[in-house]
Amino acid sequence: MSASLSWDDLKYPIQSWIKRGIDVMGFDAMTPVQAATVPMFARNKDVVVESVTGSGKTIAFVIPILEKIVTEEANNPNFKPGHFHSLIVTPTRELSNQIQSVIQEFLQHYPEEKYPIKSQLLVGTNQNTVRDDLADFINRRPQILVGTPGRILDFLQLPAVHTKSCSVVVLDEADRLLDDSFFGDVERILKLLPKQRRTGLFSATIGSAGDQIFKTGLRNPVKVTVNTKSKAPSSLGLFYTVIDPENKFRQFLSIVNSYKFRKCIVYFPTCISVTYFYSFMQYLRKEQKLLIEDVEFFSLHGKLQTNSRQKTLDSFVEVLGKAVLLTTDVAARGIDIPEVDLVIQLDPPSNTNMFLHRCGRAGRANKAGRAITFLNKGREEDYVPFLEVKNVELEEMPLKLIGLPPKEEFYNMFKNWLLQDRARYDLAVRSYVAFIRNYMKHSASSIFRLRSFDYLGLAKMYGLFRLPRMPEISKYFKDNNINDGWIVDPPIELDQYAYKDKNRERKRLELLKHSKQINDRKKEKYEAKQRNIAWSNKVQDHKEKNNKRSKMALRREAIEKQIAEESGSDDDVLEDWKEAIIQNRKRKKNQSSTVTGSFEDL
Ligand SMILES: Nc1ncnc2c1ncn2[C@@H]1O[C@H](COP(=O)(O)OP(=O)(O)OP(=O)(O)O)[C@@H](O)[C@H]1O
Repeated sequence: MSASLSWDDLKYPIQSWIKRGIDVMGFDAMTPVQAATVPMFARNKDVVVESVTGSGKTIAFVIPILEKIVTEEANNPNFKPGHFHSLIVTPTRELSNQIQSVIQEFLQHYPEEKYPIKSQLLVGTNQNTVRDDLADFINRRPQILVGTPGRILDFLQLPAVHTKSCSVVVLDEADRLLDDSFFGDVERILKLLPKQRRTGLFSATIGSAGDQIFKTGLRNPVKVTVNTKSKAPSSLGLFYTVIDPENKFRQFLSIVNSYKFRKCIVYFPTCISVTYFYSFMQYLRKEQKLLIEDVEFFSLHGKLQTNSRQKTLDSFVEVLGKAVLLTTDVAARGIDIPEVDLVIQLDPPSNTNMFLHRCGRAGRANKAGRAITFLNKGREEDYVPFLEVKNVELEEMPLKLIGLPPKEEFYNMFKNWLLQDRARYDLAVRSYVAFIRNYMKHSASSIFRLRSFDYLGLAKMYGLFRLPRMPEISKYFKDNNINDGWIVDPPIELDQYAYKDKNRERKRLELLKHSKQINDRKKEKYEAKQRNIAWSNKVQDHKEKNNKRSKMALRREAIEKQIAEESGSDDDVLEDWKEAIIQNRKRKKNQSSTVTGSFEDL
């Protein structure tokens, strides 16, 4: 029998103003993770909390923090200047902002006659420095700090900031904060805090942090795991569709034009591809009138400035009609936009955790949502059983390409748009190259491998006229005995292909002229040299060349052998999965439920 989820039955008496906040937010009942976590974290337990995306983990740590500030009397005028009580660390500025807003919502109900509780945001922006943050801190005397690792570390190292009174630290999206890219800063932050403190680690995928968890200074922690049948919330439908890369972008546009949704987030692999496709979509929308008019489009990625990122996110949240956000993994974790009911992944992300976080932007708090992942025909289809082993089940969704002009007509539009400005083509090439580089980083490397990749199909998706000269593609051609597959479309005269920007074009023409002169001079020199070389030298050269060639052939043979051996190990991994899939099916059949609480109960 599942425990009561009524707030009145919470095994910790929360203060009336906090309860008022909960009522105003319209949260009639607790979610299982709140029921399990609040009493423990509000009392004196360290917690490691894992429950699916959108299950309400944020207020599971915000309520205990507010409770503790009152019970530990940090809400009085004697609370020492330069000190703070609680610290919340998150991996992105957007998430820090969001948590700050949740805290503010609660604080609106804090009794006016009492000494105020305040919180301060600490994220790096180009508009305020850490010194500005300090001035704010000294002035306002907040008890709670929320921010990202880099800025928090800079702030805590200031001599005027005292960490001695910090009695709670929360790492939200803890597995991300404990991975290599953040851990250095996070470890240094934790070292600056008193050992006698409460620590809470929260994430939908905390298990993947492994032993790193124990480097956070936890003391007798309690693990709270809210088991659901799947690793994803039950209100979220997980789908995939198998498609040629060439058709991906058109399929995405077709969904935008003809499927029912309220707000959609679509994930691209890199910042540059967001910029590229977003600007092409602007053209399709404004000049070609190809996209239906009542949808608004937004683009967000990590290379934009903080303020612009936050503004975009706010506008996406506020827009009343249909909206689509083109983004990267910067908006994959923690972002909570209740109206998002559709997530599209043009490609799977580089690891399974990110897959769950991306999908989890829809289907939150028991609201219905769908997440559709595009998989390339062929090897990538193995991603479905691969996920099944990890308790993530995807259903096939056959999609139709509707509401768009025929393929040829569409590509002519694409080509025309590109030909208007060479800068667009530069972006296309950079996006393509970035995609390939990113593809190599997949953790499931035996599924996502370049050896069987459809380079040409991808080039068509990006509108390229010819493939960039990358070593990966050269190797692919060599392995597959392709002599000259570099041209995608009937060739264009690249020398004539101009930039719209006059200065840039002038520079390009100067460079072109210069390199032509150099080439002519080199050619002349070479021809003169050839004429002067003695016949005997030529024979000697020939012998040396032959020697070199046979050495190269030996080297190549060794490398090929090595690659063949490596490919053998990929197949081993594949075998393992097959075995794992069979085991998993057997296990499921025999499974007796060990569910301690279920979000479905909500
Ligand atoms: N008790 C509740 N009843 C109904 N809705 C709730 C409740 N608690 C939180 N919510 C809502 O659920 C949504 C998801 O909450 P939250 O962002 O905390 O999820 P999360 O578990 O942190 O997700 P993620 O792992 O993606 O970060 C929010 O819109 C929040 O307002």
